This record gives sequence, structure tokens and C-alpha cells, in this order.
Amino acid sequence: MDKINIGVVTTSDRASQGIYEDESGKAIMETMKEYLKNEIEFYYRCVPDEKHIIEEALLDLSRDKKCDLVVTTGGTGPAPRDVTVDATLTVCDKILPGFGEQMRAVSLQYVPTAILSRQTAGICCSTLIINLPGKPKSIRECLDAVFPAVPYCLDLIGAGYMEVNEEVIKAFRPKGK
Ligand SMILES: Nc1ncnc2c1ncn2[C@@H]1O[C@H](COP(=O)(O)OP(=O)(O)OP(=O)(O)O)[C@@H](O)[C@H]1O
Ligand SMILES: Nc1nc2c(c(=O)[nH]1)N[C@H]1C(S)=C(S)[C@@H](COP(=O)(O)O)O[C@H]1N2
Repeated sequence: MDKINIGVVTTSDRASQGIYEDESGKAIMETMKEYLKNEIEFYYRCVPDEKHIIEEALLDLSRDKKCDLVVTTGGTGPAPRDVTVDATLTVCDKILPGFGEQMRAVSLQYVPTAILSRQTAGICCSTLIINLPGKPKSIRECLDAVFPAVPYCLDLIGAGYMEVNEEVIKAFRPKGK
């Protein structure tokens, strides 16, 4: 079974200064451990909301650490310092708008302000990058909505082969793949 490398990037001025504990980054790692049967190596970064710092983190995790998947949390909204999506758009070779569309559609069932998130996903080198909002409770809401497509996406981009815990989440791979 492949070992899966997963980057977790929390973008938050206050969490990066230790003013509050980063619950959202922790929730991403816990969720991945529940979803996957594979051995996982996590690469964790907690950075301030600065576009060039976020870009450096995303490039390091994708191009240099060769993560299969990078999940970000925070900085997807409309405020001046919400620049995680902008950094994602800069480093990615291809954008996958369906991820953001689906996460917003599902999130609107929980909170009307879901419409404020610009979250998206894309491919950087051979890494899938997915943006999540900052609120800890949004992590599971969003990941449950899009994760079924993640293993096949990784197959298509030449990343590691994910084996999921079927009792927790279903992966969809088209027949014969
Ligand atoms: N990584 C996190 N861990 C724990 N709580 C978080 C995290 N990110 C956000 N929150 C909570 O959700 C609330 C709203 O999230 P939001 O993304 O607006 O954070 P923020 O105020 O932009 O963070 P900052 O200004 O420090 O970058 C925060 O006030 C905080 O209570
Ligand atoms: N599933 C889900 N999506 C959500 C939320 C949430 O609580 N749950 N919060 C929304 C709010 S209040 C905002 S402002 C935007 C952007 O949040 P961010 O700037 O922390 O990324 O995400 C939205 N998406």
C-alpha cells in the first residue's frame, strides 16, 4: 500500500502567533486518518495571511516535499487579508472549480455565509490542493462533500493510490480503473 504524503496549511494571523490553538489544521489530520487505510505522513504549516508566504508553503509541499494532497484552511473569504485562494490560483497549473462549487453548495445547507467563501482546488506539479474555510466545524462539512472524488483525481495526476475506509467515506473510481 502506498504511503500518502499530506500537506496541511493553516493560514491564520492569530493561530500562527499562538493567540488561539489551530483546531482546524488538527481536524484535517484527524479526518484524513479516519478516511484512509494508507500510512500517512503529514507535513504541517501554520502561517500568517500573507500571499507570498502561503505560495512558498504550497510550492514547498507540492514541488519539493512531493505531497499527494495539500489541504489548506482559512483565508478564503472576502476580507483584505483573505488571500489563500489567490495564492492557490497563482501556484496551480490547473484549477478544478467543481470542488469549490460542491463545497459551497453543501455548506449553504449549514450556514448562509458559505456563499462568502471563494474556496477552490487545483493541481500544482502532481499535487492536488484543496482550500477549506477557517472555522473548525467547516472542515468535516466540506471534506465529506468532496472527498469521494479525491482518490480518482490523485490517480489521474499520477499521485499516490489512496485506499479508503469504506465504512467512513466512499471513494468513486469509474469502473475498470
Ligand atoms: N485554525 C483555527 N483554529 C481554531 N479556530 C479557528 C481557526 N480559524 C478560525 N477559527 C475560528 O473561527 C473564527 C472565524 O474565522 P476566520 O477565518 O474569520 O478567522 P480570522 O478571524 O480570519 O483569523 P485571523 O484573523 O487570525 O487570520 C475565528 O475568530 C476563530 O474563532
Ligand atoms: N461548511 C462551512 N462553510 C463555511 C463556513 C462554515 O461555518 N461552514 N463559514 C463561512 C464563513 S462565515 C466565511 S466568512 C467563509 C470564509 O471563511 P474563511 O475566510 O475563514 O476561509 O467561509 C464560509 N464557509
